[in-house]
Amino acid sequence: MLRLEQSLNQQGLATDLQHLILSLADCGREISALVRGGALAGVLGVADTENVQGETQKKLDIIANDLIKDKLAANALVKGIASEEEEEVVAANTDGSYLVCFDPLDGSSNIDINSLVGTIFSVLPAGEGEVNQHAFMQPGTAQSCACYILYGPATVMALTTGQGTQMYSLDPKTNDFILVDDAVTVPADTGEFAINMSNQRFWQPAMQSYIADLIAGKEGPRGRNFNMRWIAAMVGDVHRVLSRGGLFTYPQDTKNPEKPFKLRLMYEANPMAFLVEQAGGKASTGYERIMAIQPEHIHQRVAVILGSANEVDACLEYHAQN
Ligand SMILES: O=P(O)(O)OC[C@H]1O[C@](O)(COP(=O)(O)O)[C@@H](O)[C@@H]1O
Ligand SMILES: [Mg+2]
Ligand SMILES: [Mg+2]
Repeated sequence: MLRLEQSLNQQGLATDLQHLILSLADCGREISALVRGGALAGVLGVADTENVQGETQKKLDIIANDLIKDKLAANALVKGIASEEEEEVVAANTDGSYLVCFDPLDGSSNIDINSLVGTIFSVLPAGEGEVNQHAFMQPGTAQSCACYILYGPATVMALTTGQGTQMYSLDPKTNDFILVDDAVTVPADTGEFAINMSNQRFWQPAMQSYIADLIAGKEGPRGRNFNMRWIAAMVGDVHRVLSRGGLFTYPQDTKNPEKPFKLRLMYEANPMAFLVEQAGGKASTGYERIMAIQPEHIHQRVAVILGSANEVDACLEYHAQN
């Protein structure tokens, strides 16, 4: 039974990074307790506000955002933060060595139905100079660490610092994160895919053909049947991919021409890509490796195709032809 603290120490990580990860885990612990409280903790329901992206905020979006912001701002190691729920980046401590991007609550539409939600973190090195948007414009390959905390039947934390992906489970008796898998491995092959099928008519030709061939099953060109899952929370879908493989995608679509992509690069796509790649999977936009993208905006959105390596490759072949 290795506690998170012991496991980080064993990995030989820089002390600063160990301390920062423990702060992220603390945020997860506190949000987990609120989620468990549900209606009794007053965290369900809609707030009367919209975030910078014009999305209606849930109460827990705001509560989780404020909790993380306050906790990280109080940590001397954190120089600046960027959140889905904050229009601008926020400066924290001048001498801090890390920038933290986060989605305080992923899967907001699941809160009120008591389904999966989580928190996603991406940690970047802070350079010299001021904390402004420019300081955050580093590709996913620069991440010092990525993690998510999933508030499911069990609260679990997936973590990578570039030495594989580890999974921890929150012990409800001691409130410690305990290592449960020191080398998460995404199988290269899969028979499972995840996509919001209701957007089918808005997809590009490559995704139309790929999904049509999966659905054709045994009688189609793939010669075998595929099953479909959709949790409506990337954190839940990626957790399934890390647990038993699969392909998860949120592709480009023309549903809203002003918003061709759904998922955010800095605090959704990049951290999940890092976790999946470190577990042996792949993460691409269809045309390039997600972690190689040079960001241009803190709230930038991208197409995401990630998961089992051979299945991501199969999907990329359709993109190469279209
Ligand atoms: O409404 P849809 O198409 O099911 O979208 C689901 C997607 O939206 C997201 O919930 C966006 O995250 P937020 O809840 O943080 O806005 C993803 O996690 C998920 O994959
Ligand atoms: Mg999200
Ligand atoms: Mg969110």
